[in-house]
Amino acid sequence: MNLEQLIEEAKIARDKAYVPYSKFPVGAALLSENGKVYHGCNIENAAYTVGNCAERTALYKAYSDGDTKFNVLVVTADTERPVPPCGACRQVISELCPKDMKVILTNLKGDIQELTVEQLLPGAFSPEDLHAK
Ligand SMILES: O=c1ccn([C@H]2C[C@H](O)[C@@H](CO)O2)c(=O)[nH]1
Ligand SMILES: [Zn+2]
Repeated sequence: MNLEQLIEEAKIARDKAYVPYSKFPVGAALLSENGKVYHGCNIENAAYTVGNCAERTALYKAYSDGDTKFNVLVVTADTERPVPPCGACRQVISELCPKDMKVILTNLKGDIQELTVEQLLPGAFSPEDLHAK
């Protein structure tokens, strides 16, 4: 699975978004170490605050299937710049993914920004800060 393919997977995931309120569909594709690709889309709710972002949907799907080792995460939306994940997703990504894992932000125009998890949320609050592992 190359990057071009993974970006296509994120676009396919985006087509599944449930976004009656924002009308802003986002797609994610998470490649696990074993080669499996998990799709994520944003899923909103009439009780607005319980909506879930595409990135966290993909991560939670993988994790709940017992797949917890990831190689790369791609996110896409119809934005001017490569879509920037929200703060909540940055926090979750930083805990569930390796610090040096690549996060590829894209948009439908084909702009690409490649970051590491560490760059996405430098100095993230972490399990070590709780004295737990
Ligand atoms: O990286 C992002 C940014 C936003 N959203 C969602 C949350 C909400 O459903 C909609 C508008 O913020 O887009 C994502 O899924 N991922
Ligand atoms: Zn988010």
